[in-house]
Amino acid sequence: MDNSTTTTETAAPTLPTSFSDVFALLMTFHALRDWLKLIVLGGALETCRRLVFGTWAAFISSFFLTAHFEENDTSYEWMMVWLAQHPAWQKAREVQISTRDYRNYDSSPAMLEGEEHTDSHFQPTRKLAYLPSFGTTNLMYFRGRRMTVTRNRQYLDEGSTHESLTVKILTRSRVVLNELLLEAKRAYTDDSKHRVSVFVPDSYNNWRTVQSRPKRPMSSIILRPEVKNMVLEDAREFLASEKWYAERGIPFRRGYLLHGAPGAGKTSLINSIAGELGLDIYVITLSKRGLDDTSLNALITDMPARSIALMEDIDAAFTHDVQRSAASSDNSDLNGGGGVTLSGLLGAIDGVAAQEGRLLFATTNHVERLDAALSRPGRMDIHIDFGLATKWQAGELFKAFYPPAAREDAKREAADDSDASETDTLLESAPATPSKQPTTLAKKDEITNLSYALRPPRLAPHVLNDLAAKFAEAVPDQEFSMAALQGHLMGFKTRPYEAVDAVAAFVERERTAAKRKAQLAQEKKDAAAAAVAPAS
Ligand SMILES: Nc1ncnc2c1ncn2[C@@H]1O[C@H](COP(=O)(O)OP(=O)(O)OP(=O)(O)O)[C@@H](O)[C@H]1O
Repeated sequence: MDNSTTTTETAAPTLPTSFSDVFALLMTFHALRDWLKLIVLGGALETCRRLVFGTWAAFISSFFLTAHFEENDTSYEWMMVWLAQHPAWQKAREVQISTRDYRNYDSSPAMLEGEEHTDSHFQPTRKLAYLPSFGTTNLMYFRGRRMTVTRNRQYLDEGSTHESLTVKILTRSRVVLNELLLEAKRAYTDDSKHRVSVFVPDSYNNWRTVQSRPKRPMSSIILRPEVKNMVLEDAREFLASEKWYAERGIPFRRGYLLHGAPGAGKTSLINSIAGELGLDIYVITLSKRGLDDTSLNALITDMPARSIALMEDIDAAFTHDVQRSAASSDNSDLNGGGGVTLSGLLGAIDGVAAQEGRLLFATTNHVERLDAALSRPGRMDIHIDFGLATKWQAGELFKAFYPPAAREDAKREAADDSDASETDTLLESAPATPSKQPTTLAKKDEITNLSYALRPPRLAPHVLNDLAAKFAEAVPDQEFSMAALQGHLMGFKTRPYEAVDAVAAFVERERTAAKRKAQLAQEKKDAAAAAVAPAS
């Protein structure tokens, strides 16, 4: 017997040492193998699906033209006005209803289709506006072409939002897009024919429309005709002479400095000029928090050509005490809290980046405080001094306030009232003494306030002239602002006789108030001086 023992050696399991060993090991598990097959197959299928869909989308979009419109661009405004007028929204199933006109054109309440108005004195003309709602894609047709409109709103920091529009038109031709833009611009222009748009910078210093004001007729600005016509004609001529400027190498810009008493019509004149020349107004407040030289420069560069830059109360930001310095941080305390330096402003007005073809209007109540560099020709080419109201202005303001009605208008109104004889009496023989308001009006006044407010007397021109002369006689020359006189007349919107009657009391009251104010100012000054004296 062989004592030798036979040992059966069982190999100890060895751990896989390479990736292929691991893979081979895993492959021994059937389920895992099947899973892996599934993953590979699924991945391949998904890739194929994406490829097909991507190619399909690219194929489809090759037939479309896509245009993006961003809120801070004027083209966005064109499109929104055009869309608001488009009949497609009347049928759309998801729309944004706006009771305001898209650009705040009209402050009267909106009227629904089929709604009847109960108040015969108050006839709103504005309809409800239907706009694309946010986040939806709307289908419509432009010149027979399929078109989709998507309006998006993005929420930014500080709670502000940014809107955009994406328009896709089934065409490969740029001509169609151009036609759409032309039509939208035309809609916008027609819509704003009687309006002046006012833009201000938002918190990110991007221009935004804030208001669309009705145009103010030049005739309503009471200034010596030669002054107001000179400014208007100068601005008109400037806009028409781009070539002249280019040939002489003179920068195509014009600046106007309107200075003088507060409430004398500086801002009103600028609004009227903007309306007359069809220009938009871009308001720059130099002392605005967050505005520095760089953002001011960017704002002026971003202004469209042929527009008005309006800098009101320019003295509030800069006085001749301020040193010209490029370092805004050094100056920020001196220039009214804003970060704009005088040199920054000068650079923005006429530096390389300054916009060509723009009219700059600056207003101030203290022209003597302005740095000479700011008001020199080339920056402020025309200076206009606005004084306190002259007697002539007082009389003209009165006439503008109670315009005489044309005889035919008065007759038509009289027929409507079936009371023609009363109106005729009014026109022919209005009372000679201011204290007697015509009785027909007095009666109407008693009936309802509304009819009272809407029925100013229709005075014959010679009666109106007499009253205006009496009013002007009672107002001292160059003592009160036009705004103050207007304030007085506002208290007598439909009562010209009483307005004349009460003007003497108004003058007395204003004088007493002015005296009191001067007294208080003096007392304050004395108190300040007394406080300084012991200390020094
Ligand atoms: N010359 C004027 N003709 C007609 N209305 C005037 C005139 N001046 C002032 N007003 C009236 O007074 C009000 C204030 O006018 P406006 O704001 O234009 O004055 P301003 O000179 O710009 O004043 P401020 O310097 O205080 O800004 C307006 O409602 C305007 O209708």
